[in-house]
Amino acid sequence: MTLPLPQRPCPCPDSPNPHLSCCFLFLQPVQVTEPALAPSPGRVWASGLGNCLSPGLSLPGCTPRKCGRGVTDTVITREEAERIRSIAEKGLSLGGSDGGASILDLHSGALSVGKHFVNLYRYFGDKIQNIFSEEDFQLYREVRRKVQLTIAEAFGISAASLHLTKPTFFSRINSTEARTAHDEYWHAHVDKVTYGSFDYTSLLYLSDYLEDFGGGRFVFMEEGANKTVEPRAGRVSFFTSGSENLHRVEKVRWGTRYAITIAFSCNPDHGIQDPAFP
Ligand SMILES: O=C(O)CCC(=O)C(=O)O
Ligand SMILES: [Fe+2]
Repeated sequence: MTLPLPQRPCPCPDSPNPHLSCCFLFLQPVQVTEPALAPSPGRVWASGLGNCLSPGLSLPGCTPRKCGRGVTDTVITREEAERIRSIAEKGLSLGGSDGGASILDLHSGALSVGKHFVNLYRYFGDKIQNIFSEEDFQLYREVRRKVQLTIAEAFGISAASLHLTKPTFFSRINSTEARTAHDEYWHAHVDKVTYGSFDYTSLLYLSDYLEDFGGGRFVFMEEGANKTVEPRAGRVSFFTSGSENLHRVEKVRWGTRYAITIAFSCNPDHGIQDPAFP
């Protein structure tokens, strides 16, 4: 099935900003395998629904033409995704949650260990320089830069108005049963609510659905018409972080799923520096 091109303007009835409209926006037609959305290589797909009134989005240069979503397979190469996945593997091999979901945040140093988190930089001290390299951090920066430009272009905003925000983290999910609330990644949520500073969320997938793991698809929840993104190495999914993009992740049934979350705030006060080689 092929989704149609943009249909109609659909202004948010209660929007304080007349430039924001909130219906589906398909930048390009894209093949859809039901119930999953699987963009063909080279395609950017975007849609948006509902309310997109996060106050952050009204900051200068940061107001999207439409609130919405995009998925692209052409911004990050598979080779880059494999290299960045090896950073995640190295870091997460130092710890790992007892439950199914582990995170590594290169900015804050947070690493899941058992039922808790440690600060990687404090815990491992100088030894960390034998684990990560300057190139690893360069790669993160390059990926962040490309994703930032992609979001700016897709939403018609200025790349300079986007500020990397925290948390920015790798996730590794397997089918081990949850031990603490931190392992319960599958709950439906709105990123703006969960993370506060997020205005634009991106997810770069680092492994392949059905090759490396089963379950673990990303689901945008819409009344009567959920939209599903199948992770695959190098695929970038990005979206405005408000309630227009309520979502959840299916439970991983087998294998291991890697991803990295890179999010942006329109508010410079919520900006952080790129993670840096310690
Ligand atoms: O890993 C994913 O696909 C999504 C994770 C997520 O929704 C989040 O970290 O807020
Ligand atoms: Fe999320």
